[in-house]
Amino acid sequence: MYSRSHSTVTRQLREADVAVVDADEIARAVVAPGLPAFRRIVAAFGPDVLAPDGTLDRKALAARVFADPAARATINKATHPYIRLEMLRQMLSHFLCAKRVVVLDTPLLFESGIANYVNLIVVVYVSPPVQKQRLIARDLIEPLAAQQRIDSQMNIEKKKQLANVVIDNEGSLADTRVRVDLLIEQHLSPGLFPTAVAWTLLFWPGLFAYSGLSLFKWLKL
Ligand SMILES: CC(C)(COP(=O)(O)OP(=O)(O)OC[C@H]1O[C@@H](n2cnc3c(N)ncnc32)[C@H](O)[C@@H]1O)[C@@H](O)C(=O)NCCC(=O)NCCS
Ligand SMILES: Nc1ncnc2c1ncn2[C@@H]1O[C@H](COP(=O)(O)OP(=O)(O)OP(=O)(O)O)[C@@H](O)[C@H]1O
Repeated sequence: MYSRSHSTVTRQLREADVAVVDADEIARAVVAPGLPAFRRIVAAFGPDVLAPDGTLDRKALAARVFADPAARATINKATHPYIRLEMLRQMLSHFLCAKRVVVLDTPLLFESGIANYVNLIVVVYVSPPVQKQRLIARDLIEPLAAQQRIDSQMNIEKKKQLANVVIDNEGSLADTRVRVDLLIEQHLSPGLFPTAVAWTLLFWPGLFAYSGLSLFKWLKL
């Protein structure tokens, strides 16, 4: 979701040593020149979406993707399989590092169906007018472009209804920080490490899956 300050929340979680898998970060990494998602995007959108240095011209791509649902479906198809694989790989990596709680920071949690596989859904909430105003101020874009970006995702009020925990970010960043501290204390504390038996049962399949996905990534399939 745009401009709810999830980046700020993610930073705070990482500072508190909570394992975070950041979908936006991964989405940027999987479209590096030469990678399969990059090739698919160029094949679908043509060379107009390339910057002079051969990387994606994200601004040009954003202008097309957020104005047109068909173009958005195309970029989703080109990138989402690779984003999901890398998210899975990172989750397994955290798991193998004995992290019991992993936070998936993804703007498309409900739209992509990932919500069905998580234990707790946290939504960082700001009302639509505040969201739009912050987006315009941060990205220096026109109100129409800001609205198109917001409309490309599920309505925030609906997301709020579907959440188990809502972090209200209408107030100051300091207020939000306090709410995130509470979230960590109440829901994200590592707790007890799994028993040795559980760990043995879980470790080997996890290691095999992680190795397979790493090989997949390494071979750039
Ligand atoms: C269209 C692109 C090039 C625009 O890049 P830009 O640097 O301007 O934005 P950035 O990647 O930082 O995304 C900012 C926000 O846009 C929203 N957003 C991005 N892609 C999408 C999408 N396909 N559908 C809905 N919202 C999206 C998210 O809220 C995200 O947090 C880029 O967002 C992209 O490659 N999107 C497709 C991959 C994707 O779905 N990413 C979302 C996370 S999985
Ligand atoms: N509580 C707040 N008070 C004032 N400004 C805020 C607050 N929270 C976020 N902002 C501002 O809103 C903008 C969006 O925040 P941020 O970039 O962290 O959001 P984001 O959810 O990561 O956005 P996006 O998904 O669009 O990348 C930033 O300019 C940030 O400084």
